[in-house]
Amino acid sequence: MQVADLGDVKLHYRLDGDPDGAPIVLANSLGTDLRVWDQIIPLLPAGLRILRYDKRGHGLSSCPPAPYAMGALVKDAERLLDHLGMKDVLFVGLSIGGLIGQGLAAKRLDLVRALVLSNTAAKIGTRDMWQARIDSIRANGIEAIADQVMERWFAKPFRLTAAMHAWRTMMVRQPLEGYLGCCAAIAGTDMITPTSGLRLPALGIAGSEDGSTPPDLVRETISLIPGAELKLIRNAGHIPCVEAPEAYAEILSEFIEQTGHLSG
Ligand SMILES: O=C(O)CC1=CCC(=O)O1
Repeated sequence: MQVADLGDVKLHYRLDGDPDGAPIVLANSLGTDLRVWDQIIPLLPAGLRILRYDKRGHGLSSCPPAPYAMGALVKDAERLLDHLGMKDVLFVGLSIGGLIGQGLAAKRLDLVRALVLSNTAAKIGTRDMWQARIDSIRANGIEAIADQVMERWFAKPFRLTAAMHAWRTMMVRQPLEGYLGCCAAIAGTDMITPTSGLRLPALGIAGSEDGSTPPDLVRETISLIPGAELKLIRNAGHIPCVEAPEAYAEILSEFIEQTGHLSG
């Protein structure tokens, strides 16, 4: 078990791959822990040092009381990279992980060499929408919204599989304060201005059936960064690394190749 003690928060993380390899960071979404990346890790090229971590309030990381600010989530990522001596990383951010990636690149370009914005945007939803979700969970619990969330996370065929149950269970078992804390962070975040200023190799990934960050929304954000391209994964929802791991890993591998990340 690998845990970084960052003072006010302890973050659970995992390192895979080559300890001397080119650094890549995988930052996951709201209501998930680092297991969402399990299926793509073996499909990525050799020669990578792969870091994934549970953001605060999720998985096995510590869980301060809600609400959280996006600045705290960005600072956690920054401190974790500094703690592990990682810089010039290729940062892959899924959904809220993508907001963290945009914030980190805007704040510490020395840490981020290239950015993959997967199923995310510069602004996700509205403040009212997130407040309604927080109020509903406080009133009725997280289980009451789980089926709706699964409709946004996964396309219909995947929702009929037994595996979907495990991902649903992962979501409802996240610490409540952590889930609500991150909802509040997303509610208060608008990265349009900082992301418009980013100049680095960037790639967008969207799922055709994504009900949380539909392809047009991802495209709008990607178009803020000159030269960035969007790849669409058909028949996949908000978490394509789970639903379409082969397609997802292929897109990431192509981007790794294109950016020359493995050759330093
Ligand atoms: O729960 C959802 O609707 C999906 C989601 C939005 C932000 C995030 O990280 O996941």
